[in-house]
Amino acid sequence: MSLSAAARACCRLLTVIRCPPVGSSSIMSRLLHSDGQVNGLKNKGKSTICVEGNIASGKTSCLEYFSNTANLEVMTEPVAKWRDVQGHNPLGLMYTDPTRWGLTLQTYVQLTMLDVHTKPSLSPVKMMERSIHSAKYIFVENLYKSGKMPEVDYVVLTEWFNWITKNIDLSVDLIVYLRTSPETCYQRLKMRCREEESVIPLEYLSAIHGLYEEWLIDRSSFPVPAPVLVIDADKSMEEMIQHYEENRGKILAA
Ligand SMILES: Nc1ncnc2c1ncn2[C@@H]1O[C@H](COP(=O)(O)OP(=O)(O)O)[C@@H](O)[C@H]1O
Ligand SMILES: O=c1ccn([C@H]2C[C@H](O)[C@@H](COP(=O)(O)O)O2)c(=O)[nH]1
Repeated sequence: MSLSAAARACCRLLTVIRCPPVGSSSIMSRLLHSDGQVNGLKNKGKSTICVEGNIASGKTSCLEYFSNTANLEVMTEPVAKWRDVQGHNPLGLMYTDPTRWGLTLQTYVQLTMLDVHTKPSLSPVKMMERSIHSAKYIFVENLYKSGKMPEVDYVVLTEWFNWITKNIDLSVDLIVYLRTSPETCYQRLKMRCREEESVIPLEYLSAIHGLYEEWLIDRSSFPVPAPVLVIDADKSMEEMIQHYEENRGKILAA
């Protein structure tokens, strides 16, 4: 699609979204230049790292660890928004009834991840927790493959995702994959005690793990948007810090 065609599509979207949800108006203003052109340009000279991994694999802890690093800005996953959008809790609803609410949650995840991807970083390196790619390739895929998302919902989300990734530069320079066993995540998830997640069985974490492995290790499912640095994250916090220090150079050079 040409830039002017994309800009016209964006303008049509702006007309449709009369009462935008929190965050979407700021995304639109970032995507549109004052001349109405879609911003397909990446922050020149800046790099983006996405920390990927299963639920409770230690991504937030990893970002916290790197948050003191000079020239690096961390952007955590917007889970707080997924738990409270104008008084509603799409994350909780999805775990209660995935068939009814999966599309609602994943639409909002896609929007809020787009917001993080396009947010300008003040530092040369931006470290994000997960990405719009894993939202689609792991979580939407899991809902659909497990028979919990109707095909029409999957297709609509896929069309949105394809449009976004075709027309907006969401490039990633490095993926840090915190590779864990589902059992480790299950223990950590229980320890963290996030209320909505109390219903998650080990099988759910195994399914998410399998999809991550197919995507980032076997490379047999979906395109991998950047080189992958795999870190064994089944380790104690002390050992993880050691891993992070050993890989600091590779991460910052992304
Ligand atoms: N290496 C580790 N060893 C033991 N516990 C950990 C480790 N990393 C994180 N945790 C704990 O596990 C829980 C989930 O970690 P978190 O960083 O929130 O994971 P994520 O962001 O991937 O969901 C938290 O309670 C955290 O303190
Ligand atoms: O696209 C997505 C992304 C995340 N989730 C769920 C999975 C967890 O319950 C929370 C946050 O994940 P963390 O791994 O603890 O950061 O959100 C989802 O359902 N869909």
